[in-house]
Formats: sequence, structure tokens, C-alpha cells
Amino acid sequence: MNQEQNDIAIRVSNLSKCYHIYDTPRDRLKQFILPRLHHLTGQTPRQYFREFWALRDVSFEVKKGETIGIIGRNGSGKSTLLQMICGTLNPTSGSITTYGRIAALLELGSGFNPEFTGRENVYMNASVLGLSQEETDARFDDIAAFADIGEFIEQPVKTYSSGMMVRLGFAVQAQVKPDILIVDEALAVGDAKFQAKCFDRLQQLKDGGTSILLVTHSSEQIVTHCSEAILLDGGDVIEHGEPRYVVNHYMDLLFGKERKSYSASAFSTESNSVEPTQDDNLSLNFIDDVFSSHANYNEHEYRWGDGTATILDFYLLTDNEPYPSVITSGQSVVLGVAVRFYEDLVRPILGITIKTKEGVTVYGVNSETLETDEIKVLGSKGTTALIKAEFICRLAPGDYFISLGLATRKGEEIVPHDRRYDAIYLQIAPVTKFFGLVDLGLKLSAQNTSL
Ligand SMILES: Nc1ncnc2c1ncn2[C@@H]1O[C@H](COP(=O)(O)OP(=O)(O)OP(=O)(O)O)[C@@H](O)[C@H]1O
Repeated sequence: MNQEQNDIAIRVSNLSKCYHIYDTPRDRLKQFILPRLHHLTGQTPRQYFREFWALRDVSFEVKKGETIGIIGRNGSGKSTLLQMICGTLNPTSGSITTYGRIAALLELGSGFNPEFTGRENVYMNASVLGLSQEETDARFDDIAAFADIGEFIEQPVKTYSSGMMVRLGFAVQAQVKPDILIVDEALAVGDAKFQAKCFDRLQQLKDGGTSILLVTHSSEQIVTHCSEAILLDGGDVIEHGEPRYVVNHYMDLLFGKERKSYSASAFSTESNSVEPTQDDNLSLNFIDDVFSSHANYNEHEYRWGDGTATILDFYLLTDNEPYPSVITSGQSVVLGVAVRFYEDLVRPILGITIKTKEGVTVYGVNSETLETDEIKVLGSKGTTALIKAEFICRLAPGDYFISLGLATRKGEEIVPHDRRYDAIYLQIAPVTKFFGLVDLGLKLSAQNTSL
């Protein structure tokens, strides 16, 4: 085995899965019988099924100790992919190579026999994973303690709640220290405390060199726990890379209008006579897209939209410091954005969201929720506008990103013109005043009441 192979835990190459869909059970029967008869008669057989490609030409590698998140809408092919990696489903074409012991936490309680007790299932599960009776004896107390389901460990699994099943399943899989651990959405069932315990355990496994494939609908889990993410849609890999970027794309699939590719020309600016404006001692450019030229710009921003209106520039100001490298909690912040409308747009909406670096939304508003009438009347073709947001920064120390979006409504649907996710980076300085996520400005008072 060469060095490169030593580093790899899973290699998936051009993997595809095609299901045969039969409209009626009779078609299935015909498909089974008739080709055999045609074989005897020498006729060309007819096909009685439709092909459905649940996964198409998927390739990626997972290195040792790496955690890769797989995200996608319902039916995008995530479970199909995991089942093929676990060996419970055969690929139509392509190949999978895995190195080391694989443990999988797939569908709820899938590895359990419902008639057996928790204890018996632990032994069965562990033996499937390659542990001897003695090895399981040695680990049993740890497994039971991790699952923390009390006396239920001696009861048949069919009496368990779904949460208990996941607890026991995860406890077994995690205690055998697999080389590869596959977790399919199962953790979503556990309560928050148990989830936190599982993620601690996943971190320990990761530190010990276990590679993890995590399938989840939770973008926060992907951003927090994964080093890379893969977005599946309709059986295709449509994004593979930095988790934050992939998750933003996923959010657009869920909530956005169908993604239109934005071309340079869509965002290119027509030359006109509008001059850069001075505001709060900062110049904003209303002609060229100079957004990315400023200090707080995040080059990993994720941008898309139809380009009929664009966010060309921004400024950020705290206590007269333009584009501050560090902001102190409690300072007032002014954010200005320059927008330009290339078409007539009715009632444009500007949205602003602040997220932690883990992708957790701390705060989000838009001009509709705030009922900002001045923004509603903007949007005439060829015009530009300065939109200003002001707030007191009450964020806890850490790294944050501001996302901006310019959209209009078409009935119930939102039409995104320019979305600039995670486009502006904020660093909040350490403070000793409070701990936690946000400064609520709590005031303490006391009075001596002793007689
Ligand atoms: N045995 C099967 N026969 C035919 N089609 C199938 C079969 N199993 C899955 N599919 C189809 O393949 C597609 C992918 O299914 P899969 O379960 O992998 O999606 P998923 O991304 O895991 O979805 P979810 O988030 O809902 O769990 C779906 O359209 C599903 O209907």
C-alpha cells in the first residue's frame, strides 16, 4: 500500500445507482419472464420498466480522520450513497473502496432485533462489528453508561422509544472505535443533551483517526463538525467543498428560487453619470462593483442572483473608524450599502443576516420585517440608492459574517437579485464584561436590607 492509500479511508469512484421502476406488478413479472422466453425464440425483448437514476457518477475521497458532511433535499440520494458505502446495496456502476472497519448508524434501530433485549442486541451488534464476546464484556459497562437508558437495557428493543434506540445504537458504534463511522440523520432523534454527548464522542473518534461521513439536514451540524461537505441534488453532486459555501448553496435550493447562474455580464455595470458619493466620511461607489476591495470583505462569500439589481459596494463604520479590524461589544456600527437597479423592480427588499462562523444565525431582518418605507419605493431602472443600517453591536467576542440580499416578491415567491452570503467579516474583541452569546446589557442593583 502506498503513502497515498495510507491516508485514504473511503474512495468512491464514478458511483451510480439505477433503480428499475415498474408501473404495475404485472410489468415486473413480465420483465422477469419474457426476456427468458425471448431468449428461446430469438426475439428482441421489450423493456417493461423505467430507469430511475438515484445517484449518478459520484466521486470523492475521505481521508483518515476527516469528517465529511453530506447534505441534500429529501430524495437526493444520500441514503442510497451511504447504503452502497456500507455494502448493503449494490452499485449499478462505479466502485467503492474502504480501508478499515466500518460502523454505521443508519436508519433507526436497523441493526437491532426487536425481540431481543438491549443487552443481547449490544452483543449481537458488537459481534457484527468484529468484537469478540470478551471484548464486548470489557466494553459493556461503558456502552450502557453512554446509552444511559437505565433498566431498559434489559427490556426487548421493541419497547424502546426512537430516542432510546438511537442512544443504544450510537453507544455501540462509538465504543467499538471504528476506522470509518457512518451516521445517517440518526442523531436528529436524540435530545439536545444526548446530541451534544454524541458530538463530543465523534470529536474523540476523529482525534483518534476515525473518518466520519455525516448525513444530516442540519446545516449547523455540517458547518460545525465537518471539514468538507457534499451537496447532492437529484442524484448528482452539485457542490463539494468548504462546508459554509456548500450549506449556503443548500439553503438556496431549499428557500430560493431556482438558481440562475450569474454571469459576469449580469453583474456588470452600465456606465452612467452617477458619481461616487461621500457619506459618513466614506466614499461609496455606485458605478463599479468594488465590494471586494474593502478590508472586511470575506473572499469566501457565496454570491448569486439574477443580476437585475446588484449590491455594488459597502462601508462599515464604528466610532469613526472605517472598516474596523476589531469591534468592541457595545459599539455602535453603521453599515452602508450601494445598490443599483438595472430593471424596474417593484418594492425591493433588502435583507441583512448576521451569523457566527459556525453558521448559526444570530440575527436577521429585512426591510419588510422592519417596514422600511424608504426601501419599498426604490427600484426604478437605472437608479442607484444608498441603504444604511445602524445597530449597537451586542455580540459576544468571536468571528461573525454579515450576509446581504436584495430581492423582490413575485406572489409568494422571493426573486433574488443579488445575494451576497457571508460577504462581510466582523471580528468582535474579547471582553470581560459578560460571558455567553450576546450582551443583554443587564444591570445589577442591590440594597442593604439588614436592620
Ligand atoms: N428501492 C427503490 N426503488 C426505486 N426508487 C428508490 C428506491 N430506493 C430509493 N429510491 C429513490 O431514489 C431516490 C433517492 O433516495 P434516497 O433515500 O437515497 O434519498 P435521501 O437523500 O436519503 O432522502 P431523505 O432525505 O428523504 O432520506 C429517491 O427518489 C427515492 O424515491
